[in-house]
Amino acid sequence: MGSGKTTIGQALAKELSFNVIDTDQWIEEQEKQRISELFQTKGEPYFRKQETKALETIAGQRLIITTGGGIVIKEENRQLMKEKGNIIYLKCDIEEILRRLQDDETRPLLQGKDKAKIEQLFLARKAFYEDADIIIDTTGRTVNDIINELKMLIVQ
Ligand SMILES: Nc1ncnc2c1ncn2[C@@H]1O[C@H](COP(=O)(O)OP(=O)(O)OP(=O)(O)O)[C@@H](O)[C@H]1O
Ligand SMILES: O=C(O)C1=C[C@@H](O)[C@@H](O)[C@H](O)C1
Ligand SMILES: [Mg+2]
Repeated sequence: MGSGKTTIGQALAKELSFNVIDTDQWIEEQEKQRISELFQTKGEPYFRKQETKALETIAGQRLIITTGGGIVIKEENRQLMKEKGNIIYLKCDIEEILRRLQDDETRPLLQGKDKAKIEQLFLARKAFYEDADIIIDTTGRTVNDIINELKMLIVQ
């Protein structure tokens, strides 16, 4: 969460003239609810199922998909991403993530959590993130700088 997937995906798609779809936004449109509300009304397991549905439905050519930070939790999602695309892990130090998201109330799994709890969440997912095809550290870097690196790595 907060590593910049949505931000970078939007900017990169514009640069490369790719379409971009964000799974969080796709789910919000399908469900006509904000993610934070959806967690309250239908719960996290329901949200995770919708992430699978998003991957099954939207993957295609010349498309950037930006996901939620927890999409890797489900084995099925990891498989789908591997089968259908090239996976880029945008990595970021916890301190910077906390700074970026300090006033943000849209991520239910961060609400009321301290640094140790967020670190725990990250550690439980770390191995899945690191299984990506490309890993880019975004800590202390501008969006432009990250996009320029990604542009060189993406085969068009
Ligand atoms: N390289 C960067 N430097 C500084 N701030 C950034 C950078 N990338 C993103 N941000 C800021 O961090 C916040 C979170 O970014 P963003 O929503 O793109 O993260 P995300 O990875 O999509 O998170 P989530 O997993 O919750 O969807 C935003 O306010 C965004 O403007
Ligand atoms: O890391 C996570 O589990 C999440 C990240 C967000 O993008 C949203 O998908 C949701 O808030 C859950
Ligand atoms: Mg996002």
